[in-house]
Amino acid sequence: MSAGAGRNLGWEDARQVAHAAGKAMPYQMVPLADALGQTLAEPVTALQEIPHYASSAMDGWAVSGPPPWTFVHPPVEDPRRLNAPHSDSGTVALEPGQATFILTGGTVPANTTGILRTEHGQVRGDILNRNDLARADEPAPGEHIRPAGEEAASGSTAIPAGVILNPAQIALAAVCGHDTLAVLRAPRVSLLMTGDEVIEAGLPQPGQVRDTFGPQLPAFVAMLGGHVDVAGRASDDFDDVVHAISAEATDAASLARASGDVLITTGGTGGSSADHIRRALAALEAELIIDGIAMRPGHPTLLARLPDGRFLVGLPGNPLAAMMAMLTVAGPLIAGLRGAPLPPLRQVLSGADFEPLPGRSRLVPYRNEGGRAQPSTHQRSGMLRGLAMAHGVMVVPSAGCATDQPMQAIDLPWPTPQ
Ligand SMILES: Nc1nc2c(c(=O)[nH]1)N[C@H]1C(S)=C(S)[C@@H](COP(=O)(O)OP(=O)(O)OC[C@H]3O[C@@H](n4cnc5c(N)ncnc54)[C@H](O)[C@@H]3O)O[C@H]1N2
Ligand code: MOO
Repeated sequence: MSAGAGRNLGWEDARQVAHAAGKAMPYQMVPLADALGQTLAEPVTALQEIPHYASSAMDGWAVSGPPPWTFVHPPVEDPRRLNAPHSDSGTVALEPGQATFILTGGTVPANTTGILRTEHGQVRGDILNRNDLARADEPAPGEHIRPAGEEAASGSTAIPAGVILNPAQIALAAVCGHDTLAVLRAPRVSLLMTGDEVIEAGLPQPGQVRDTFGPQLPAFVAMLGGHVDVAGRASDDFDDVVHAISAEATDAASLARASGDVLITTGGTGGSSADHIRRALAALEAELIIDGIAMRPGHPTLLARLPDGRFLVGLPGNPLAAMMAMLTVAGPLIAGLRGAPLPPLRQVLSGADFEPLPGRSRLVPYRNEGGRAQPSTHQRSGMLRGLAMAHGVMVVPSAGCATDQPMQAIDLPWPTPQ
């Protein structure tokens, strides 16, 4: 283990170091339907002009010049009752004084000056005229025609690389003619939970605790942009912990762990004889990138690179401390690995005075009340009620702050409660 690297880093430095450590991974091609939420690795260009042909924006008639109009196709009283392909309407070029039926999306014939919508025309015999609802100049030149290339020229960039794809962008990529997109795959994360006192169901006895990580960390990781492949436990036995971290491929779980990008461990970051993570990292000659963070809660948080290239994020066992470590280290690391920027911070006005806390930033769950960030109650390291109802986490520097002073704050990656 490299000595002294990133020991007791400042909170902001820890975020940046974790983000910079995560170099973007190689990209892969995925079908459009699988690209949602992934980072776009290459710009999406229009493979032809968008729209790729001039079409009608209304059901009605394509007309040339002023009325009356005669038909180049057999007349139909109500074009909306037609059941013809969209390409039919564009097959015969119009002369001035001619018209043809057209549906929304139908091809516009050559020499069309505008589209007269169904509601504004009437057919008598084989003559089309405006009706009483139409304006005297209807259709104006180009009215209800969607020209080819109106939205994008062929070859132009429609979506820049680096965005996290949303439904509208997937739809646009389809319109641009793409079947697959180049995306950076979600980093593959494994979870390794320690603590012999941890039980997974029911009411714990004194000396036992209910597992707060197993039921939510996979979803939390997903909200940060990663994907949990395997979640397992190691006993509070040094050899067991070393074996699980080194992930020698002896069974399916260790094989899956070994092929991941990030291993998140919970608990065991401290110095007691039951806390094995640091000593296991030393035994495995891992490179320690962050060795403790000057924050409360969560100061024992670790980030290391294992000899096989995987990252290890060591979360403290205390539940709130672990959640703060997820936001400070796991979030930025996963963002870096998926080619996304460091998650932005917001500014809030502190709703309380904070005394100085030498050498430590305080991460304080808060609720928005009256335009201020009001510190939540119940926010000791082992408590969860404060974070459970929080709107965000305010970062109070070691110097403390006064009410109404602007503070940086972390947005929570989940929809926040009312
Ligand atoms: N002498 C010192 N003691 C401690 C220090 C210190 O600096 N000197 N730091 C404290 C702080 S701060 C933290 S945080 C913890 C770090 O503890 P570990 O990462 O070693 O975690 P554990 O000892 O395994 O557990 C701590 C606490 O969390 C509970 N825990 C563990 N896993 C779970 C789980 N899955 N669900 C719910 N709760 C869990 C565990 O039972 C302990 O109560 O060390 C302090 N001590
Ligand atoms: O900082 Mo510990 O990480 O307070 O619970």
